[in-house]
Amino acid sequence: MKPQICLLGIQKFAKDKQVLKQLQEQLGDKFINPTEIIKPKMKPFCFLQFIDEDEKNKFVKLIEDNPELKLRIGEVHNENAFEKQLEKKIKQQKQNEEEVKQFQEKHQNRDVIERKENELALQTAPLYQIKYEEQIEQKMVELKKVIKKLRNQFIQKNGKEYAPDWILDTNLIKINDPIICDEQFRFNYRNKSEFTISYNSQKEVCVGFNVGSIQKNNDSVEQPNTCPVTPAIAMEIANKFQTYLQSSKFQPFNRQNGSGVWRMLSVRKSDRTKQLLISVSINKDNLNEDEYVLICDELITLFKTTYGEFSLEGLLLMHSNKLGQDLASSADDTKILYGNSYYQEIILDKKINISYNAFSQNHTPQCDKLYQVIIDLCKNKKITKFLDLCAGSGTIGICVSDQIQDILAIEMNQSSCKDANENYKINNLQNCQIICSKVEDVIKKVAQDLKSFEGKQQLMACLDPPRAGVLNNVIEAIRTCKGIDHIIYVSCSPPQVIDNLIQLCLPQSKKNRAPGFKLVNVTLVDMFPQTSHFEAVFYLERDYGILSELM
Ligand SMILES: C[S@@+](CC[C@H](N)C(=O)[O-])C[C@H]1O[C@@H](n2cnc3c(N)ncnc32)[C@H](O)[C@@H]1O
Repeated sequence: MKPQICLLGIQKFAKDKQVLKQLQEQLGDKFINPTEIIKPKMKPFCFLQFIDEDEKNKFVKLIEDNPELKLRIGEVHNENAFEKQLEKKIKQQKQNEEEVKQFQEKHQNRDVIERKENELALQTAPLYQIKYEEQIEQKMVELKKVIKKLRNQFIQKNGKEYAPDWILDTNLIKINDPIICDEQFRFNYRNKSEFTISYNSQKEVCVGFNVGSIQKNNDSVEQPNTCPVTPAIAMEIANKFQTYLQSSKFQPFNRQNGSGVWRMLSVRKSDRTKQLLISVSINKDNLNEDEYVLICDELITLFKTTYGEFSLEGLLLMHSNKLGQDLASSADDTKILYGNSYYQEIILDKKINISYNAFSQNHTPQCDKLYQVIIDLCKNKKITKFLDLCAGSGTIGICVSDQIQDILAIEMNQSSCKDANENYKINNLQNCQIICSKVEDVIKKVAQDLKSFEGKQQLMACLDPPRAGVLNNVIEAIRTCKGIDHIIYVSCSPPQVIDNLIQLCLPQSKKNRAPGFKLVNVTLVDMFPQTSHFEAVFYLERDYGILSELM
């Protein structure tokens, strides 16, 4: 055993390393390094172990030669005291090392999880790490780029000589202040959340968001704990469903080879009516009759439950055997497992029923503001008839119906048209009607009929098409319809509707009959906080000035 001493006069609170450092400082060059130092907790002494007797004696002498340090050599009464303390110290060290290792591993894992969470969050909300005010600035820059593109493409196609003033000098187009989102609605705002069912990177069944791409042979999904734009209630339902699916005997649907069953989960909710509508998509071709019945029963048991302040308005089971990515609204057949096939939303104090497969604006408080922009654009123009084109559940027409005497809507989705008719009824509106058709198939006839009101009607055409805009014949019908002197064009993808806008604005010619329109103002409505998307509301007026110049 190596020789040891007990050194008295040490600070009670000091730890091994601090004692060693202090001794080194006090004894300077002459200090003799011990092989081990043990400072028991809260004791005024420490144990020192030396390599041999010689070293130990040198150290003892050093202490005795420096009485001013008030250190004394004590006796080690209990022979095992040092060993016991050493054992304790080694155990403690091991425990510390283990804790550090565990902490590091946990931390490393957390880093990986956090990175994954972050990637997923960025996928669904690419701007969520950017200050909201900067997001709006970025979007305004994008909107101004659209205006610039509109100008350049107009001139490129038609030459400067035919370009109206407002094209040559786009400062004449008024860019209104952006309609921003109130602070409390900037996160977790989606009223419709769609989840894909597949396997995650751990090969577990997961109800999450696509991270791979089917084209690249990667069908995988991940579920984040939090997603910046998905509400907590939707995440809760997705989690609950995932737990159920992980012990289901049926597999997720494989979008490449068509095997498996489970496809999608869609959760729609209203914070205003507190209603929930849940739709599950499957491929029932891979189930026999009994299995299908079993799934229906199990889903009812799983989802027919309480959801805090929300209540389940409807539960639907949709079937599709199509390969490739799902479209939540498309199904080959749909079965109502519980309740209704729609839920109710409140927009600008109007009741709006929305079917499971009907379009709705994804941010209700911002939808109020979008529709208010449209209402304001109709004010002071003596509009007598409003054409609600691509009307969805009739919402825009309904919201302007208090101030315009006649609303005619056109919409191709049958469920949406059914909703619209119901919505006209539940809001006691007698001045609204909807034609269930593609706009391009009926617009010419509608435009012709409207001509009979020529002179008596001030028409406002409001277009709110999908991202890609409308076909040219729709534009032509609107252009050539006398009486339509005002257009509101709502777009969720403004760069994609530049062509439509140019077609509306080209000066009259043999090809472009009737005077063109002029872009008067444009308003950005931030319908998609934390993402780069936004709605643009373009307001156009018939430009009779251009007509007279050309005639
Ligand atoms: C962006 S949504 C707008 C819906 C509605 N205006 C709203 O604010 O809720 C576009 C709508 O256009 C409909 N649609 C798409 N193509 C159409 C077409 N060619 N003719 C008529 N409706 C169409 C879709 O079914 C959808 O309801």
